[in-house]
Amino acid sequence: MKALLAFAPLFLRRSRAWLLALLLSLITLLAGTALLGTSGWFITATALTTAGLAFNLFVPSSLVRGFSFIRIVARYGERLVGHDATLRLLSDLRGWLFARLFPRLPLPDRSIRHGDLVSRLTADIDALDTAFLVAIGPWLSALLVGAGMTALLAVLLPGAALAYGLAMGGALVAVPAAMVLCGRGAGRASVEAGAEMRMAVLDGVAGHADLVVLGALGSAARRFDATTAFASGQRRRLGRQAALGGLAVQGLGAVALVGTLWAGLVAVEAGALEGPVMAGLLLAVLGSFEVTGTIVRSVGKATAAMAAAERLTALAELPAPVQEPASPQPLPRAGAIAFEEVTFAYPGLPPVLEELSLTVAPSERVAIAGPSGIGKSTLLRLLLRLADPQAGRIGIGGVALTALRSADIHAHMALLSQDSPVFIDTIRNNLLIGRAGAAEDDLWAALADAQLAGHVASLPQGLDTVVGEAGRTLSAGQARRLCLARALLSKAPVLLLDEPTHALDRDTEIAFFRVLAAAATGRTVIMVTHAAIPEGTVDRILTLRDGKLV
Ligand SMILES: Nc1ncnc2c1ncn2[C@@H]1O[C@H](COP(=O)(O)OP(=O)(O)OP(=O)(O)O)[C@@H](O)[C@H]1O
Repeated sequence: MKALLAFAPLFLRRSRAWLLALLLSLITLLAGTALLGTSGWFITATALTTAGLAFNLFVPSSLVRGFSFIRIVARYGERLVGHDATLRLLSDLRGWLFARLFPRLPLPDRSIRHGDLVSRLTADIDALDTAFLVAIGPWLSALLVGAGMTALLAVLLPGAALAYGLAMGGALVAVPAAMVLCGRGAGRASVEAGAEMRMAVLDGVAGHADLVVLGALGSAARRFDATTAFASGQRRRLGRQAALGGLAVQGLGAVALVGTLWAGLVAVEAGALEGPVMAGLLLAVLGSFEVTGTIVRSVGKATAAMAAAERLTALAELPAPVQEPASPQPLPRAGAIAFEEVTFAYPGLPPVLEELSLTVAPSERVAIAGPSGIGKSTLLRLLLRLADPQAGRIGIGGVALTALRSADIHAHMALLSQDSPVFIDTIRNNLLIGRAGAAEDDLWAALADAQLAGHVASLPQGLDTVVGEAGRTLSAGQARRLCLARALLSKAPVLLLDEPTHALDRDTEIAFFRVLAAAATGRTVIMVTHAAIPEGTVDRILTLRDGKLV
């Protein structure tokens, strides 16, 4: 509940729309209740008229038509306003989440898996954005209609008001509260089970080929079955609770009806109430209880919204990997990159880098070699300020990274990382990520530098070929070269290359190293690689060993 309240400002931003939706929903319910009440009164009075009493037909028949019309128009308006506000809230929620997520990227290592993240960004947001439309709005209007009907009964049939008020209160407050209390655990487990299912599907799809080849498809399927069985179990639990809640609400409706009938008959007997009015009140009571029909669904939705709110706030409150400076300094365009006695360890692990020092002059090309797992990529991560060292200082042109805006640091360096992705888009758009608005000639030049121009030219749609999942498939080497072209296209004065020739055959690798020197002229290059580097490609080759460069 506390987590849900954290989203109150976002809901309140659309408060006028919600109030209008609430008002229209109230008019719909009141018109529906009044329609039933008037019809009951009208039908009974007409029957009695045939028994010899005088009756004006015109007023009730126009009331019936009037209420029907009002109900239809108000319902339409409520849907229009409510859905419009919900869609706007959806966009506000996404904006809120992404604004909090981006400064926290990369997310603390292995804290959240992809499937879970997808779940939070989609299903949890959906659960929250319809909370007003499906849960809060109907509940509030039902509460207001219940209060109004109790007041009407207190005036016309005081004997029934108490029974009705208690039954309505029970249906709108006690039953939902009991359902929330009992269903909280199952609701949370069901949301988490949904996320587990998504993770199992994504893992299965991503690793399908390996699972087949390793003969592990059966165990993956069993794990998926277990996840789905758990999710269905939780949903069944919630379903049972909803059915019991529905039964309780129906029972309370019957209590209110019988109470009103009882008090009505006594009042008619005593001559305190006319028969047609009693019939009208009975039907109005029935009509007003119709609104409680949505309550059970609303409770389910509210429980899901609470669980979703908890998961989203947990995501939004993850610690940021680095703190942005309060008053950032401008980034010097030129100037040496300097690591000064830098020590860095991943949480709970021994240091990867220990008192490491390195100075790279502007336009210098440095390669860093070393065995797998020694800390080469970590060094690049620190330079991009994706994490801060525990000791020592990293700076550009004499200014510490901690005094620079992360966005400025990232604009200063282009990265080709070990797992740079090919986006599901055209080759052109994949390249333009490196430099928005780059001219066609520059795109081809970057492709040529990455040894990919020939392949792209041979494709019928050239630069406009869609690549990536569901598009044209590139070989691992071609995909790598596309990412490389993207990095080369960037105008960043510093190029960081992490295993740039990974997945290239030796001939292409040698060709790549040859063009790198030319393509990177005037830029600083720091390249991490296992490959044997041909003479003349870089100015210096250093080796990372025991946390230091030698
Ligand atoms: N996010 C992380 N959390 C904890 N430990 C990590 C993390 N990333 C890397 N490590 C560990 O830190 C060490 C250095 O990793 P790093 O990726 O920097 O090595 P590398 O030299 O680039 O290896 P490779 O050449 O295989 O890419 C490794 O032992 C690795 O297991």
